[in-house]
Amino acid sequence: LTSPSILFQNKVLTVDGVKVKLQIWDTAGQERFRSVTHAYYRDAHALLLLYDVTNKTSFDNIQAWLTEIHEYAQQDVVLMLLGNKVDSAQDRVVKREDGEKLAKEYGVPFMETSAKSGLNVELAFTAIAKELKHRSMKLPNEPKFKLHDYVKKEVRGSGCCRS
Ligand SMILES: Nc1nc2c(ncn2[C@@H]2O[C@H](COP(=O)(O)OP(=O)(O)OP(=O)(O)O)[C@@H](O)[C@H]2O)c(=O)[nH]1
Repeated sequence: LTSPSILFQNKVLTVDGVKVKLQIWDTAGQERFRSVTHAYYRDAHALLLLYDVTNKTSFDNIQAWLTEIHEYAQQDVVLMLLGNKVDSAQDRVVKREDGEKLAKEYGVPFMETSAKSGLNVELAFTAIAKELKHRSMKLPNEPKFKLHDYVKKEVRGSGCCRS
């Protein structure tokens, strides 16, 4: 596990008064580290699948990743599909609708993000943290947290005319 392409970072979020520590691994999607990345999905509680809205190939690769995940990840892994770089409006080649459609097909929550402007970045991590917190606490009287609904309600649009 000495690959320089797999980075990790800890992030502590307080959600609903509870501290949730996320250990975030960035596998960079590199084929040559497949055998290593399999080990990561196997133990992961959540997986964020990112494509780049300015790069069609990255979007086309998502299906293959979803197949991989189906094979190697835990059955109840929390998944989210993210279309990143929406600040690069001029270079966009993947429409928001394409991302939405793919996400719907696989039943995973979807949002567009920008690591540059920060659009929806905190939301993605907060949504994951909330879901994991609810799962781990399993309070019988608390209504079930609905990740899809939460994302839909909180997500911000990238365009001029959508909020
Ligand atoms: N405009 C813009 N650029 C971004 C955004 N996110 C990442 N980038 C840029 O895209 C390039 C690639 O970013 P990385 O984070 O290295 O992406 P990656 O997919 O992990 O790349 P590898 O680790 O090489 O596989 C860098 O130059 C980033 O600054 C974004 O939201 N908007």
